[in-house]
Amino acid sequence: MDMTVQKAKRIVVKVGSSLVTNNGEGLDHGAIAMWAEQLAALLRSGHEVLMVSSGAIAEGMQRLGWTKRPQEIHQLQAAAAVGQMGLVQVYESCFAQFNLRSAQVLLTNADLAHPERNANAKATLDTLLKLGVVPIINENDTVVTDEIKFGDNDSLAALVSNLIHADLLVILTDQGGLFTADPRYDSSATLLSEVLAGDPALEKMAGGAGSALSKGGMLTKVLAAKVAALSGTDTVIASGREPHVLTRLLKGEAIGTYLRSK
Ligand SMILES: Nc1ncnc2c1ncn2[C@@H]1O[C@H](COP(=O)(O)OP(=O)(O)O)[C@@H](O)[C@H]1O
Ligand SMILES: N[C@@H](CCC(=O)OP(=O)(O)O)C(=O)O
Repeated sequence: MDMTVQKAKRIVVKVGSSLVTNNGEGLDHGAIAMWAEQLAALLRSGHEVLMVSSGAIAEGMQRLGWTKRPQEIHQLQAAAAVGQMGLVQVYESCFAQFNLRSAQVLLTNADLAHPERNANAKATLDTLLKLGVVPIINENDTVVTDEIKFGDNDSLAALVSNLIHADLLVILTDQGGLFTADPRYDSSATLLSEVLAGDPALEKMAGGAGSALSKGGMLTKVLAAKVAALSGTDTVIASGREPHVLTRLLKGEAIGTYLRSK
């Protein structure tokens, strides 16, 4: 993998619904604790880390006893509001185990498009990072509709990367990276190890979401890497289930797909 991954100081780590939840059985506390342990190690070695975490709707559905994802936007918004409570509780307790301080930040694309709100969000995140606190960011689902329909914390993670000029965006998901086709349906698909973010050929390879709880699939990740590249942010798409994935990546190990910004 390119040396620039190792040199990354400011890192945004995005974890998707399919990873944060345990096959419809609620939040995966063990996985969240594993990432917390790795983040603590990265902070100790001088990195600054922000997390963008999905999972509010999935956790809310669980808490409300809903087995099927509702169609109505206001029901999804209600589920997100219920589930966000559980999501931050688990992050807070797992992070505290490793003496990490965390902060909840809820944002929308529209906030980041508004100059004054954008400046406020940037100042808050910069301050949290200077304090050694890990911001845990999610979409403010109560006030958005399109993002819920298309499921797009991948795009939010890219916009946050632009906002704080991250060196690296790591998108953790339930597959090993970007394959030449969706590996769920095409057994001949092969993993791409390094590509140029924004290469239009990638969009043709990327398919839809992997579980009933998540939205967006690989296409939103490929598009997020293209947006992240606008601020010179490189992206890695990798499996969040790979042991020590974050610490190994930052030591320069080639894991997943590296989408270089230039
Ligand atoms: N070309 C591809 N390479 C890898 N995964 C793909 C590809 N096309 C579609 N997918 C699917 O995208 C899913 C990941 O997206 P998604 O389910 O939205 O996850 P997340 O919740 O992590 O955002 C994978 O489970 C995979 O089946
Ligand atoms: N804000 C939503 C995010 C939905 C979303 O983007 O999910 P995913 O495609 O799994 O990252 C939630 O927390 O459920």
